[in-house]
Amino acid sequence: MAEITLRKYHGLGNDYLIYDPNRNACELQERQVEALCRRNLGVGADGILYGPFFDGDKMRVRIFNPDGSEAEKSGNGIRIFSKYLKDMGYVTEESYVLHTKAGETRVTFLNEQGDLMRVDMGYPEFVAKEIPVVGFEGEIVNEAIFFGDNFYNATCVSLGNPNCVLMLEEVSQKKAMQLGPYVENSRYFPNRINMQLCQVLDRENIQIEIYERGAGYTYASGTGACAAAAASHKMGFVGDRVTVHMHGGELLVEFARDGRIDMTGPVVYIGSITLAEQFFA
Ligand SMILES: N[C@@H](CCC[C@H](N)C(=O)O)C(=O)O
Repeated sequence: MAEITLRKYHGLGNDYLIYDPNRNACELQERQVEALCRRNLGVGADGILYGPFFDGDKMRVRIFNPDGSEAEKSGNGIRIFSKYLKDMGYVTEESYVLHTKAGETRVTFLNEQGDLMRVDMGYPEFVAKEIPVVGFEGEIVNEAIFFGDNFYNATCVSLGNPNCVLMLEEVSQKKAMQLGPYVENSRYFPNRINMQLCQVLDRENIQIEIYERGAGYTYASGTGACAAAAASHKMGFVGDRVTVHMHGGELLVEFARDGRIDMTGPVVYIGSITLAEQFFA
């Protein structure tokens, strides 16, 4: 079997492996995604970025969760993949467009090394059927919904991928890990959902804890940070510039006049990995 090499990066502790089909002959399958992402028996990661694929002049990446499911979008994933594209010489411009299952995203490098980026995350979508959420009509903003043990004030929002933001007086990792599986797998969400517990600190700062679809508890999430900021913005709790504090660090989320969202944050390169020949055997 030909040698398989991957690179590993993280965005605020949200770690991803990059599997480049242009450098590896073996096609990536669901079973291999799971095996690679396993923390103790594999390389360990919150997901895999599979690409770049080229359709004419379009550059595309596929985003996989550790359970092998495919996600439409990932905010940290987009920044991480952009840093990879720059490191490997695929992208030389200061600003370029990357395609994911959720459509196109413009990324702007803010420094020479390409480890700080601004990403145009598009418009948040609150309408139930677009997220999707079943059993509700119209927008779901601050609705009392029962999950696991209680009613929670929930706002559902798509950033290309589905998110459910629960507003709380105080958030904790323990609460996210306890409640996450109930929300992720609730009957209201036919495609499952990413959950954010959100505490408003003041008009410019929110604190969130995250439980991701297909991944579980993570240190940070780009789409999760934008979803929580969008929910807080929609309810008038914050202004147009919000710092989102997470276990792994901070992201800046900014709202344009028309509601469009920009996310700014860093990426760190961890290293490259050559798999043992028998790893997929
Ligand atoms: N970590 C991500 C989100 C990854 C995808 C998510 N688990 C999903 O299934 O939608 C981010 O930084 O946005």
